[in-house]
Amino acid sequence: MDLGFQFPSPANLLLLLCLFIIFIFSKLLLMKKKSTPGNLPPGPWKLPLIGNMHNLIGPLPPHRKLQELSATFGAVMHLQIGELSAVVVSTPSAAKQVMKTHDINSASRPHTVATEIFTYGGASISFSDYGDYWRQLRKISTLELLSNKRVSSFRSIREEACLELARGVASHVGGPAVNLTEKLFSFEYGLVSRATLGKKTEVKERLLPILREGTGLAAGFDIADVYPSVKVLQMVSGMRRRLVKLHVEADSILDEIIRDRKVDGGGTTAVKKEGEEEDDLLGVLLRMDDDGRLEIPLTTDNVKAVLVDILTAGSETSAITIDWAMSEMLRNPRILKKAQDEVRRVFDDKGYVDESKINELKYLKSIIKETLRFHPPVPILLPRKCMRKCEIDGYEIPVDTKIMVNAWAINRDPKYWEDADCFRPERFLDSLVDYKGNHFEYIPFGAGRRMCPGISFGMANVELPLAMFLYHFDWSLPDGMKHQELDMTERSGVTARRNDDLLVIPVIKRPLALPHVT
Ligand code: HEM
Repeated sequence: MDLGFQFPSPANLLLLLCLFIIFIFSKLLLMKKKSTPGNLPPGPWKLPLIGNMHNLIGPLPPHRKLQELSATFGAVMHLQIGELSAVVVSTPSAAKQVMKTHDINSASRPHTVATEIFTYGGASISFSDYGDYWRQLRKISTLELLSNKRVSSFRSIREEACLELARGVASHVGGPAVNLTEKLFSFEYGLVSRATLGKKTEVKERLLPILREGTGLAAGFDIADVYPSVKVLQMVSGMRRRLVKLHVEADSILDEIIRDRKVDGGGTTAVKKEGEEEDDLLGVLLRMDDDGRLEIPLTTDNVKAVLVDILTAGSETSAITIDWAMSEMLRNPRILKKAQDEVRRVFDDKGYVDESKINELKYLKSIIKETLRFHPPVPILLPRKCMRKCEIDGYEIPVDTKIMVNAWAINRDPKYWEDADCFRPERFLDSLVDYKGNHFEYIPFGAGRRMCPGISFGMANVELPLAMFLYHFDWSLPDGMKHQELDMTERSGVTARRNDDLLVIPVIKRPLALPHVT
């Protein structure tokens, strides 16, 4: 997933502040005092120069820290982060005002040094400004790249990749614990890159470590982002230099992939023509452009920005969801057993799991929904930018304010959720609440115009591997660890993955020699 917002570590903060305080101080002295709006949302007291940066330091990940601050200062809270004005909303009704009432007004994203570099100057779906270009990309994603029909067309790719994953896990049976987290991240990247870029593997494999390092770095803190008017900070930013280096490497691999698709000169491509079965998302994109069907023609950089977007947004989020679902089941043996009983009841007549009867797995679907409530992979969604002054809960939101929606806090609001801090999949069994952006108390995929366009693809990539894990294996924790001892701490970042990798001991309960595979 592309970056949105991240807090500084104390050491980083102190070092960077010492280095640049003179620049900033002189800059601020020269600046005319701006008039501050009269009715800003409440927030913690702001220090000169750094504003509220000191309030954000600490061991808690951002969504928890913001929830803690909101409990004191209000569900619509203003923070000053260096030069940046930010508002955090933490109730369903405030989220609805951002993502429904003022949806168009807040349908752009704030830019950072990293988004500029990694998204080819804001040309990705996630980070392009609201306007004709973004609308076109969004239409292509909804109707072509990520439509239900397209997602179904990847069924055999998914089944094959899941079987390989299960075989990988089975190869550890009787040996040391399996690092399931690591396996899940490689599996999801492999699956999404196969669907996006096609079969050739060695080139894609060179991309993975670069994208991983790039998104990891980009999720970090760069002082140039919080003092955008101090241009010299951009010049001296070490993060910028590292990101540019990674971007150049990724760019040349993507160029190679796209070049391989095109026949020399002439403009004809090796992309399949209308009517032929589509193989991958790159093919779809190139063909649409080739056919002259697009109002705004896509440059090669535009295509590369979309590819990076899908590869990053599409893989980590699904891996995190499976990782947390497995962790919660391992912590709750009753839930694990109930889920296994269901999958085995539905698939025992076949002797293997495929997508034919996946919709019969009602309890598993509830587990996934509860996982997305309890551990939303993108806990503060992606930030939005206020384009024109507006009001939320009666407070003034000035133009250019960064708006963050704390979906994690909302998903656990006890006013809307009974036993909000308990993992209880049963709550979704007969519930009409869904994640499609209409119920603002449950927004793991966001809502409004900028909500996630990859829900169907993401869910398909989560359901099948989980069903296979439950069908074929029994699971326990290594070194005699008791289920209640499993550490559930989250890592800080734009995405909230497990802090420690999940290590597990699998035991085969249904053989993996599947009849539909030769
Ligand atoms: C469990 C899986 C996933 C989760 C939890 C998730 C979550 C999210 C969230 C919270 C957002 C921000 C929404 C907002 O700002 O309101 C988002 C945006 C986005 N997601 Fe996902 N996502 C998932 C899977 C995917 C997949 C599989 C893809 C594509 C292959 C994808 C592509 C995108 C894109 C392109 C955006 C940016 C949309 C825009 O700005 O217009 N996501 N996702």
